[in-house]
Amino acid sequence: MNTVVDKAAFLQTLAEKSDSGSLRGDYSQADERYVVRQHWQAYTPQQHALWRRLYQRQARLLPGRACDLFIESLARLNAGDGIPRFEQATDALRKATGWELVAVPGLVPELTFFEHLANRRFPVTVWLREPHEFDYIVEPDVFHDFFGHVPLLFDPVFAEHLQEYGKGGLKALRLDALSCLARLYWYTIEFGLMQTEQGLRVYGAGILSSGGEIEHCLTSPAPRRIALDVERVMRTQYKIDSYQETYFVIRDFRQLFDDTAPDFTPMYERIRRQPALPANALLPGEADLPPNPPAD
Ligand SMILES: C[C@H](O)[C@H](O)[C@H]1CNc2nc(N)[nH]c(=O)c2N1
Ligand SMILES: N[C@@H](Cc1ccccc1)C(=O)O
Ligand SMILES: [Fe+2]
Repeated sequence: MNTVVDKAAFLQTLAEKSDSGSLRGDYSQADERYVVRQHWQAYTPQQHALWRRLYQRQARLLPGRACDLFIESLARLNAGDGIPRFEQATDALRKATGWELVAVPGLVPELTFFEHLANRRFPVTVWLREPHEFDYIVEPDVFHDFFGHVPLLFDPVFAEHLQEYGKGGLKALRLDALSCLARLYWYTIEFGLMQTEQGLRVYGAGILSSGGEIEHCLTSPAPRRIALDVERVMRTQYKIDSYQETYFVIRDFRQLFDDTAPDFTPMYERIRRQPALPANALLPGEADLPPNPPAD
């Protein structure tokens, strides 16, 4: 069972990256079969060892910080021993929620990205960061995409929400409202928190795949923690190169699904006429939710 590959994305990347000489990995024969067969075999023992180091560091931080569903689903993926073969995860995912993984060379155009999500295909980048990038990468790599994003695709409600997000992305492109919708993705799928009986927990992939932010987002007094309000989120700017200054909090994935179900068109019209809010804004009447007690 071969992994589905976004061949167009690979060919586009090859053209761009071979020009700039910044090709990661060897895609000398830009053939789909070659890429699929090779991209896993192209990983070196050193890269598998780096994956294990990243995995073990994160896995130790999850108890008491990641939401239960993430921890349970990650265990099912059995991805601790080295960079996983995507087709094995796809087999398990397909049975659970009908999702597949698509191997991509890196960030793909928005239209491509949304089309994949709208068809229950999650794009997973094939390149792995370098050892010196252990704590910080500027673009998603296979560890961020696979470790951070794939486990929650086993949850039926989350899985349906992400497909609806993909469809919403295609609509947002037509309405020229991409920046609003990108903020929603950022503050939920990438950096979202959840309020549980045991306290705040993380479900955002950008936090779950990060060594430092997973403690900071839960216990630091610095950031704001505000109950999810979709229009408020889509007005709020975000930072891409530092810890978030605001985290938005849901009760559960059902709320995330329900709150994003209405037609966003009127919201897009209202937001277009207002200035964006800074990342650290706190509006009158908004409750800044308390952090967790420091982890022992
Ligand atoms: C706003 C837009 O949806 C977002 O930046 C997309 C663009 N392309 C991507 N491409 C990949 N492979 N992975 C991603 O997370 C994204 N994010
Ligand atoms: N309901 C949104 C689409 C969407 C669904 C789920 C998540 C994000 C966006 C719209 O009408 O545009
Ligand atoms: Fe991501």
